[in-house]
Amino acid sequence: MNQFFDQLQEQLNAQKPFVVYRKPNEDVVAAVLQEDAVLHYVKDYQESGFVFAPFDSNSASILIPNKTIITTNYSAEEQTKSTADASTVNTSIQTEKEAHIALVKNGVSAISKGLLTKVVLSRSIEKITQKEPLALFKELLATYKTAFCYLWYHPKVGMWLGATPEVLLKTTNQRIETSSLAGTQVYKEGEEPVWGEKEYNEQDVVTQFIKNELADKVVNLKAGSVASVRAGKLWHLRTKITGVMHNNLKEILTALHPTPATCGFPKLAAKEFILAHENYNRSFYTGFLGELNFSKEQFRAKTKRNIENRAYTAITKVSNLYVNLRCAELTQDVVKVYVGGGITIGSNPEKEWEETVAKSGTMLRIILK
Ligand SMILES: C=C(O[C@H]1C=CC=C(C(=O)O)[C@@H]1O)C(=O)O
Repeated sequence: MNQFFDQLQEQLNAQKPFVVYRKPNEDVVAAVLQEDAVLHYVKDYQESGFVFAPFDSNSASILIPNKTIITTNYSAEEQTKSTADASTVNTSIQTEKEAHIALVKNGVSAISKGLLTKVVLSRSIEKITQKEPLALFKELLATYKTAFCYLWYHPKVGMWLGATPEVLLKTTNQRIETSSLAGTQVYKEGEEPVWGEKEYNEQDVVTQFIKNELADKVVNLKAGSVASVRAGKLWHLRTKITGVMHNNLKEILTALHPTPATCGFPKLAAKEFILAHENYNRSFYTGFLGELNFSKEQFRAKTKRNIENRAYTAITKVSNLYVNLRCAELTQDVVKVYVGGGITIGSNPEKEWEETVAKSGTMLRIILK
């Protein structure tokens, strides 16, 4: 494992692009390395590589082609787990709070005028840290086993770090899986979450949006039941949605991104509201990232039907894309953590502020530890 991280450190020292990541509940940590500093863009989503897409789909998505992939096995038990608590993190600076509450009130007012049903409003928090990026990434691995943990670097773009709980889209050949994740509560030891109408509504907007958007692009579209899922010290509501796509990946992604889990509903009105009122650039926060069109060899045992073939290996094309949440942008000494929450007619501005504080704990308890 040390050799693996030494290689990444060398890549970083040489200012060459790379991404290192671990999928939820897996032990394999993979890295995609680029030999030069060329900035590659995704053109039609037929490419293979690691995609890093911004919130604003009018801006280009970046690709690290998957020519060189290295892996290691990582066990969280090998690392000392973080014991720092979210409550030790003090982000409640009065001016930040007032600004966020004003933004939320503005959102609720637009909703009450009937301009929108839901809008996701966010902010950023800046902290100073001397911690090394790879050390931060290793701490994420040890702390958030069920998240998609990553560290992404391109010398012409910057460096991002995150531990996201949200799947945007998984594909295996034509089969797809997506999810609607929304509604937040703070996790309390030994207690199951009890959800209110506001959270169920906020999450249902996402489920209905996904079902409508995919209705003419996917066959056998099925939505499971709503379940509570844990993400570190938070709970969310989630519905898994599956089907078989008959359109291409680009059309599916264009239809989905950004979902009302990160933007709002209706999509265009919510996006316009965000761009006009948030007063900062989300950049890659609430964009998406992950493996695009990776080839996976699948071993198939012989069956009665193909008895003459013996065992054979089939090549499957897979994509594993996650929404870029619970993330931070790293510059020289400053870490910028991004957080937001879904605003509906039932939103209480003070509680929405507290929700962003709780969500910021995912990254801040690693950064400030
Ligand atoms: C926009 C964020 O979370 C989304 C995902 C889960 C729950 C959410 C919520 O309860 O508002 C948000 O929709 C964020 O973490 O910055």
